[in-house]
Amino acid sequence: MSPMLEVKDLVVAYGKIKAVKGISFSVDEGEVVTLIGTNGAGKTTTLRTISGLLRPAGGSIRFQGKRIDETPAHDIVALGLAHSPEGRRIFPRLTVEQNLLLGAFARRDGDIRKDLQAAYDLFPILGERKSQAAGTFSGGEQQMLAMGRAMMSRPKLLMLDEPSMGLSPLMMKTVMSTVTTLQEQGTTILLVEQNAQAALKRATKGYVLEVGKIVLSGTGSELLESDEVRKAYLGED
Ligand SMILES: Nc1ncnc2c1ncn2[C@@H]1O[C@H](COP(=O)(O)OP(=O)(O)OP(=O)(O)O)[C@@H](O)[C@H]1O
Repeated sequence: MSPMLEVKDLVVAYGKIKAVKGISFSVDEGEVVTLIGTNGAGKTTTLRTISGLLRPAGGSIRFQGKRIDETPAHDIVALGLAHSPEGRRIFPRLTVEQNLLLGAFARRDGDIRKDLQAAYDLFPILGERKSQAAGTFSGGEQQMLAMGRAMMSRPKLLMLDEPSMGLSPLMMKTVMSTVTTLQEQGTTILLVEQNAQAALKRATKGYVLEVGKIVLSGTGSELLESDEVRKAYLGED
């Protein structure tokens, strides 16, 4: 069976600067795959390119066997690939519920109420405050909203860009345990994280990016045990 997502020799440039320099990786159905790496390694650029917000300068991206590197972003969502971006990017003046409904824009079926309820079950605070302006939410609450909104498109593959960024340890635990819940519910996940420990603990597979290149890969536990990862990403001496 071919992977759900297959990225081959991907190159992405901002003008003359190559941010991603020929990376290849894959995500199989049911996996949680993580991309870890230091600031500026190219993780966000990679996710933005997969979701069609940036065009690659080289290489290919296949989703369920179909090339998507020239597909418009809204069609990519409709294929079942959702992106919860870095820094949340919710719509601050809209209510929580309006933000969630926007996540379902590409849906053709009429079953959206059920998914709203599923988002409220996953994150009760969203249901309790569904009429509140989203911009008044705390960072962690906005992160939950961004994840809930991405789930509203009923994605087969959910890409999460640094879901734990700026969160308190308790909030981070909640958000990261949701990653496991979503996987258990059948969503395949591509997770970008600065918090390598939390990400690798949950990952079936991980890739380490350094200045636009993959320098190491393995199962989550292999990478957690690797000396290189422990020194460079887990802050151990
Ligand atoms: N719009 C842009 N124009 C020019 N250069 C950019 C742009 N966006 C990102 N870059 C550069 O591309 C490189 C990769 O950035 P990217 O945001 O993908 O890294 P990252 O691994 O996600 O980092 P972080 O963990 O800090 O978010 C960096 O050197 C960054 O400065």
